Amino acid sequence: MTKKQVAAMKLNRTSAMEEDYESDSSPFKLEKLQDENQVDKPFIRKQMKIRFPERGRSGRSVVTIKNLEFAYGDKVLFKKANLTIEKGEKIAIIGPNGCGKSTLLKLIMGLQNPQTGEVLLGEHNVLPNYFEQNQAEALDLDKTVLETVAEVAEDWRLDDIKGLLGRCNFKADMLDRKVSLLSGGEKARLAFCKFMVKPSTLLVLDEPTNHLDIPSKEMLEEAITEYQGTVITVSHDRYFIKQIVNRVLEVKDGNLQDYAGDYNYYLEKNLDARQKEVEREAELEEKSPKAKAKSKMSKAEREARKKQKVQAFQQAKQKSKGLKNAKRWK
Ligand SMILES: Nc1ncnc2c1ncn2[C@@H]1O[C@H](COP(=O)(O)OP(=O)(O)OP(=O)(O)O)[C@@H](O)[C@H]1O
Repeated sequence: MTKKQVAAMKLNRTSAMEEDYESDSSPFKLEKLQDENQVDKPFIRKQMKIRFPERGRSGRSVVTIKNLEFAYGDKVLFKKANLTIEKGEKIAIIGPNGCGKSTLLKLIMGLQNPQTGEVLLGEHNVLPNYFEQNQAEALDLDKTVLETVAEVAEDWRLDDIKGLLGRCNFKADMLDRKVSLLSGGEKARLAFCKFMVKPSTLLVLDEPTNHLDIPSKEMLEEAITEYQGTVITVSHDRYFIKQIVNRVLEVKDGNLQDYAGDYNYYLEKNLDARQKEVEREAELEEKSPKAKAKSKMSKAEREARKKQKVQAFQQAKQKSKGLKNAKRWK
């Protein structure tokens, strides 16, 4: 059974939010009793598909950055950076902590201004929907859960809004609860629902999967995959990035390095990133409880195995460099 199927099963068991139901087609005697109303029919909830509402199509040019320079005091983040983003691209912006990823999104949203150069949105129907990192803090504490989402949702039926909230684990008895009474995690999920209902042609996402549970993350991945508009996301969640993007931009030394492919393409082209990924995977494998329980290896043996993996990768890297050089000399 796939992860999605497991998640769907859990949802079927836990949420009673949606009104579209269909009966289980259990055969023979049970069915007969059900037909005679002697036994309650079990219900299977139909999975409601959540889509980002789109407001037409944007023009081909979505974002243009020319010779961007930006610094906070002495901290220089961008040095003559250039970039063009076109309709339908799904882009991940990656780079080490503090390199300026969130600032780049703010520049695109016009919340910061370049010191020199330009950051422009396309002229034709570019309607951004921005998910900030501190979105949850901006919620109105006096509104209820349902009001918070309903007031931004244009063209949504009330039942669909309830369905969306249900998929994000807001049960029926929470819909009239004031935002001030929600936990941090609940506020984050509510901010996410509010974001999901706003019409747009460009999604600008800053760490959207932080604080989301697995079903909500899967819903987001699915909605982004179906979205016909343009998507720009900053995320440390590699699994999420792997699922959704077709272009990777790495912020490096004040510039934007462009990888015209998905995250695996980026790893293929960037050997340093690939090596870090191998190290991370080896570390995760070592930490996983399953691996610990099953493993009869000593700590020293595990360390040696991790080293072996990294060395094998480095050898492969050397070999590939050697091959490349040999090709160049030919
Ligand atoms: N308003 C501000 N005033 C001064 N410095 C700031 C301001 N906002 C951000 N910075 C600094 O600018 C740098 C870039 O910040 P930014 O949030 O864009 O980085 P990031 O790449 O998104 O980081 P992270 O991955 O940690 O979220 C950081 O060193 C940050 O401390």
